[in-house]
Amino acid sequence: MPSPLPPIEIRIKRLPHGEGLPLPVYATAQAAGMDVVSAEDLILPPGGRHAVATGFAMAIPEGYEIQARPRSGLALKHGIGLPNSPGTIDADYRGEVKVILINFSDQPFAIARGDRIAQLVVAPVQLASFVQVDSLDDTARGQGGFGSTGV
Ligand SMILES: O=c1ccn([C@H]2C[C@H](O)[C@@H](COP(=O)(O)OP(=O)(O)OP(=O)(O)O)O2)c(=O)[nH]1
Ligand SMILES: [Mg+2]
Repeated sequence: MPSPLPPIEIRIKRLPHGEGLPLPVYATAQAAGMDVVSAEDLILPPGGRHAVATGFAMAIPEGYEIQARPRSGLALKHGIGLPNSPGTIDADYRGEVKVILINFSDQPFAIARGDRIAQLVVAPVQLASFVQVDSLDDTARGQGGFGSTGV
């Protein structure tokens, strides 16, 4: 069955320090995320975080965003995550895309230029506006939350 959502084209610009690096790419036919590589060498100390350069900028079409998400292999094997996961890349952002990494482990973690550090997921954006009211409709949940249904 063909995908109900045809791929969209996203304009991407290589920055000088990103020359020679691969563009983000889907690793398998139906991967949700495009793997993105680091444009720099660095060592993340235990507990450290860094906005890692990717060496590219983009013009995401209006009505879409890109989410930067962790790679599960790095998280599981090395405790590497994104403290702002999912990072939000807005459609009107024209600066360099950066991936904020954090080292949750107790060991330093070395990243080399060209290493895959995260994955980018393209998503549609539903815009909305708030309408202020004096009362809200009743629901079965009401004000219950934060574990109100049990653990
Ligand atoms: O992981 C990320 C998160 C953000 N950005 C860039 C693209 C995004 O459009 C912009 C702003 O991100 P966000 O809105 O999350 O950050 P902010 O702290 O609200 O900054 P701003 O005031 O610039 O919106 O920074 C990245 O490159 N990587
Ligand atoms: Mg913002």
